[in-house]
Amino acid sequence: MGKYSYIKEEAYEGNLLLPKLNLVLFTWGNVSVADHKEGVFAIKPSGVPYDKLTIESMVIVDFEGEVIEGNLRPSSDTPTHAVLYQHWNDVNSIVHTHSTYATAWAQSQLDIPIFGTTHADHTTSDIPCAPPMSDEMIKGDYEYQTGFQILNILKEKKLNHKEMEMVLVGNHAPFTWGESAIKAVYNSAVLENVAKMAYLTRQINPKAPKLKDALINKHYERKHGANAYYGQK
Ligand SMILES: O=C(CO)[C@@H](O)[C@@H](O)COP(=O)(O)O
Repeated sequence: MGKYSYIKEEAYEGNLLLPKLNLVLFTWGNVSVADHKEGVFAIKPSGVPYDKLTIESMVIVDFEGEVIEGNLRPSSDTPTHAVLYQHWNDVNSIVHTHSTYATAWAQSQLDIPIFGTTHADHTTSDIPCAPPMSDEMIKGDYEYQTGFQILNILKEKKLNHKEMEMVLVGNHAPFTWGESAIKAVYNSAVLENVAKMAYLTRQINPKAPKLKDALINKHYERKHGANAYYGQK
């Protein structure tokens, strides 16, 4: 099945999880998996429905977005994935969806406020929304610029991509990442649920306060801290 079958398989399995978890409709998303030593990643072919995907149909591209192996055109978002892999050698998988609630926050051009412990179990900050792209960016290499929008908003908010594994792109939709396809897809599912809860919180109480620092730290640390005690040893 070719030199890169291990990343093709992981990318294929990751893509199939998107419709299973109700994170996409039709062809509205993509998962990629990278091998940094080889300088390549496997990504979904563009516009192919999830039930028509096969392991062999995954496209192998390099970190410049050039096709190395595969007969189909890679995802239209390939340059965004490529920019992120170029900058983050400790990220092995990237996911893009148009999941409803996360996309609604992105379209509203708002960060998702940290309202509750579900959010704090995963990250200690509001989930950032990058500003919409300028006309120049849209006319130029739009999908590459989307990658830079993600990098820039993390820098602006002083967030490290290991502590914040999800970003909304204003006017567009969410991107998440992780050390594996399972983790990156998990992050997309967490983001969608946190986005839904935040939306409903605002509906019920437009003045709902954000979570206080003590509770943010408590919940984050008990799952991820040096003395974490959530779950089993
Ligand atoms: O953002 C969009 C469309 O607006 C794309 O990410 C989405 O449709 C998925 O495209 P691909 O099938 O991966 O090319």
